[in-house]
Amino acid sequence: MAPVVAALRATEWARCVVVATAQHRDLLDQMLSRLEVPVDHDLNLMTEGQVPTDLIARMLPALDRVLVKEHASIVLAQGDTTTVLAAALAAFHRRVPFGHIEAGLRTQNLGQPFPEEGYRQMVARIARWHFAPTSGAAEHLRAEGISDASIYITGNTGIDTLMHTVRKLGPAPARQGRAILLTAHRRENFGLPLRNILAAARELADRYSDIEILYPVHPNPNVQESARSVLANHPRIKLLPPQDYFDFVDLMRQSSLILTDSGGVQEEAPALAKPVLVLREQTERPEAIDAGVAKLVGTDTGRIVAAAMHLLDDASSYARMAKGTSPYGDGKAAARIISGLT
Ligand SMILES: CC(=O)N[C@@H]1[C@@H](OP(=O)(O)OP(=O)(O)OC[C@H]2O[C@@H](n3ccc(=O)[nH]c3=O)[C@H](O)[C@@H]2O)O[C@H](CO)[C@@H](O)[C@@H]1O
Repeated sequence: MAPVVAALRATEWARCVVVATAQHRDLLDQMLSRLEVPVDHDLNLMTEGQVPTDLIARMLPALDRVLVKEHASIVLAQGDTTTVLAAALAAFHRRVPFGHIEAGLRTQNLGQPFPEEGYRQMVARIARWHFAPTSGAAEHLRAEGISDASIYITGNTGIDTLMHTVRKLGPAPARQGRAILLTAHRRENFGLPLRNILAAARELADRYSDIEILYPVHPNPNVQESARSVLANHPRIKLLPPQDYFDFVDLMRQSSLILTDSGGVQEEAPALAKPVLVLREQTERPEAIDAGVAKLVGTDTGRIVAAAMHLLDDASSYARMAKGTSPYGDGKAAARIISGLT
């Protein structure tokens, strides 16, 4: 959302009010400070071991109070989190038009990813503006009966932020040997799928003496426990804390290969010319797969290892994936969103 906030603050007609629910307090704060996003209302709603039902029950009245206090005429939110669903519903209850950023992502499977697929389908029913990152996402919305007049193909704001960050960081850091960057935290992968993913990472580190595995471990206890039990005490596997966004972009830039079940990283890696193996059974980002810059490999240890080895051992296959194009945007998504609102 940072590029949208900056663009709104530069417009004459808008008084932009930033609300943070702080659903993930620790991940949010580093992003806000790095991306210089001032917050007007910090609801600070995260609690230890929170579950979505409890979280949304606390979000709705808190968001409603802000809508009333600020006399909101438009509400915008990005993505598919509990916060996005709560923002859309709170706005709907007050008949305030809602703009959904990153609209139209679909797997058509309510269990993959869970609960995000259900959230984004529900939000689509009550949004006034649908800012779709790609034509494929726009197509999903039309198929659900959303009027063309309310759909805007904008690219994704995450690519705006990435390009801005790369400009600020300057040249990528050099490194000795090859690095594989791993991120894995999706709820639907918890348990055996995640352990299979981590076993693949360990096998790659065992097979390649020049490879270092870099793994910023998500704070969720399910992820922490699996990471420690499968990957601890390996000389070339680095279990890292969640990284500040700028540091994470640097990790992506110095890595040869990226293994991830994250959504945003599926979009960022191709923009940085890094082949990405998607550690999911289904993805709402087929565009990168179709463009040949990402590969859907699931959570089976053998499949992950085979796909990674193919890229590590075959320079021409690697070069074919490392094209440096992202189908998710050109860095101008925020500008298109603002013009869609006027
Ligand atoms: C189902 C799904 O795919 N939904 C996605 C999900 O986002 P995600 O899966 O991409 O979530 P993460 O992977 O946690 O974050 C990714 C971002 O974090 C940065 N990063 C990562 C590790 C780190 O150590 N330091 C960092 O700075 C990284 O560069 C990237 O920009 O929710 C969003 C909001 O609703 C959705 O918009 C989005 O579709």
